[in-house]
Amino acid sequence: MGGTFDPIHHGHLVAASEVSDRFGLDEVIFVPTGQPWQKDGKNVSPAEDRYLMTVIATASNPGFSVSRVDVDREKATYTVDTLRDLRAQHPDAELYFITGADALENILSWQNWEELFQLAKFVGVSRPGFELGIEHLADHLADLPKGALTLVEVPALAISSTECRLRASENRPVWYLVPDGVVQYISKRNLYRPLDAERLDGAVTVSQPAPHKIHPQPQNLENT
Ligand SMILES: Nc1ncnc2c1ncn2[C@@H]1O[C@H](COP(=O)(O)OP(=O)(O)OP(=O)(O)O)[C@@H](O)[C@H]1O
Ligand SMILES: O=C(O)c1ccc[n+]([C@@H]2O[C@H](COP(=O)([O-])O)[C@@H](O)[C@H]2O)c1
Repeated sequence: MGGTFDPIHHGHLVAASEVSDRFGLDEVIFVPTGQPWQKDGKNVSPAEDRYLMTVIATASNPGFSVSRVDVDREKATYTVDTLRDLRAQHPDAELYFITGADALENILSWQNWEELFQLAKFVGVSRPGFELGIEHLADHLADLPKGALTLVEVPALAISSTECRLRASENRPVWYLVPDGVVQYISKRNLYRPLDAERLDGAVTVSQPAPHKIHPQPQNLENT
């Protein structure tokens, strides 16, 4: 499962766990992006931070692991490279690439998108707020290998990394949206502080915290 994971949240983890169960996967490999080219110009956290948060979030599940292939590649992250590298590392594996409904919607804009379906089977997972559909692929479906894409309904968690960053930037809780260790990592590394609010890219309005209520000072006690 590839993602920017800035930060990784329970929506990612639940989707991966559900697909693993449905397909009887031996392992889900989370692959944090190195340089997500379609997020160019957005203020994405350092790859090393996103990688470490992904390690922390997945550490308790023996069926989950994290790959550095995209983090270590010194150029823009293209899934075609991710899959070629994973294929080289796992020559006999049957590879599936898990992607959410929103990412699937854009897949025709991905580098060498046709080759992707030769390298792995794709699993499109449902995500609240997005249509899980194949209409945009309709013209191409006949050319895709058999079983190239499976659509899977997963438990609906309306969580996004954008919302987690916004909350952290406003000092609001991200507990239970992301794993506890990730909450602690965000705080320790001071990620998503208000100065970084431009990473929200204007998609959301940052509401100001309510002003502190100042209790009236006791009036001139000497005269009372
Ligand atoms: N709540 C969710 N349910 C199902 N799939 C999800 C969910 N959140 C993200 N995904 C999928 O996980 C993959 C990685 O997502 P990504 O790391 O970009 O998180 P995001 O929440 O979409 O981030 P952002 O809000 O910054 O765009 C994508 O394929 C995305 O569609
Ligand atoms: O290959 C591409 O051109 C491409 C373009 C956009 C996104 N992707 C991949 O899609 C996955 C989800 O990306 P994102 O930006 O939604 O976190 C991640 O693994 C990206 O590398 C891949």
